[in-house]
Amino acid sequence: MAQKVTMRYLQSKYARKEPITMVTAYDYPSAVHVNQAGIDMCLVGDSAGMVAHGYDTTLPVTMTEMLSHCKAVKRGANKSFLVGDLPFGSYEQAPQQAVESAVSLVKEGGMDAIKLEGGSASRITAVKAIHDAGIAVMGHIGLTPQSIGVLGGFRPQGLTSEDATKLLEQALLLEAAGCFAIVLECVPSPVGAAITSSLKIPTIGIGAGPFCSGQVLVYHDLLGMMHPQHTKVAPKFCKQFAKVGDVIQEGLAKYRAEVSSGAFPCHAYTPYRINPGQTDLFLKGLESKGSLDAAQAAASARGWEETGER
Ligand SMILES: Nc1nc(=O)c2c([nH]1)NC[C@@H]1CN(c3ccc(C(=O)N[C@@H](CCC(=O)O)C(=O)O)cc3)CN21
Ligand SMILES: CC(C)C(=O)C(=O)O
Ligand SMILES: [Mg+2]
Repeated sequence: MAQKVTMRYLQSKYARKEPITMVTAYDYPSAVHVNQAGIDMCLVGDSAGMVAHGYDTTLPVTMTEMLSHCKAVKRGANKSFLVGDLPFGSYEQAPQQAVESAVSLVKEGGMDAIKLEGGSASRITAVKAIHDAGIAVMGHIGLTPQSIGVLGGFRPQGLTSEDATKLLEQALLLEAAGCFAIVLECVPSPVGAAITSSLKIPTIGIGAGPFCSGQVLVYHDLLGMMHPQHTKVAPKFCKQFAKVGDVIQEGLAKYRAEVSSGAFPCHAYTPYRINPGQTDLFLKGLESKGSLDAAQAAASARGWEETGER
């Protein structure tokens, strides 16, 4: 993938039944990596609240925080198709509020599309209004973490025939309202398969089995960048494709040990030299001011520069 991923590229991948790849990113370096890896879509998820800010849920995340994450990701990714999550509280009140928030993520945040959670009547209205405003919308049903208050926790969804049927109906309504794709989170694979088979737009699964049109995972989960806060909500569907957390911990331990022992910084990492002839002047200046300890320290550092002995 050498060029910017467009809506048409995503549609052609879907038409050829090639799985679409999506990963979250919240900052510049993660966006650079996701982009460089040739991931089709990059989601600036409100999971940032939990993964990057350490909250227990996604509920405290604000538009201001989302915009900051979106702008950083935009600067790092010039190829991946960028989707920004509308955070809790930014779209539920009225279609106008939803459009305003969506416009802001596109206009200020530089997103190619936005995503919002849910499939109830008011969400369908919001999707229509945002789509009418000319903004591509991704739906998100199943486990919708912003409704943890009514779901009663981060629980899988669509476990009964009735619930699964409701999810399928919501998916069809979201498609009819103009969504270009729908995230299916934490549903059994037959539910993912049935919804995917019923739609003319791609489904992007997370804990929804292999029969979706694509897959999304949280960056830190798939790279194994776990920390205590994070481990509390490490879902079962998260395969660790690397152990980056171990590498980070090892690097920090080595740094700590070398600074503590004085091994760092050695000559190679002490690059700056006083201009020729200026060291003597400096030392004399210190001595003439009576700063004998400082002069002694500087002279001994010069000795270290020349001999490596300290
Ligand atoms: N790091 C991270 N990864 C995610 O995938 C993710 C977030 N954060 N934050 C926002 C939502 C929340 N998600 C979650 C969070 C927890 C579970 C979880 O603990 N699931 C349990 C089942 C819990 C139950 O049955 O009560 C599991 O075993 O998978 C699932 C999805 C997915 N999203
Ligand atoms: C888990 C994905 C789908 C998401 O909405 C997020 O990262 O916020
Ligand atoms: Mg989200």
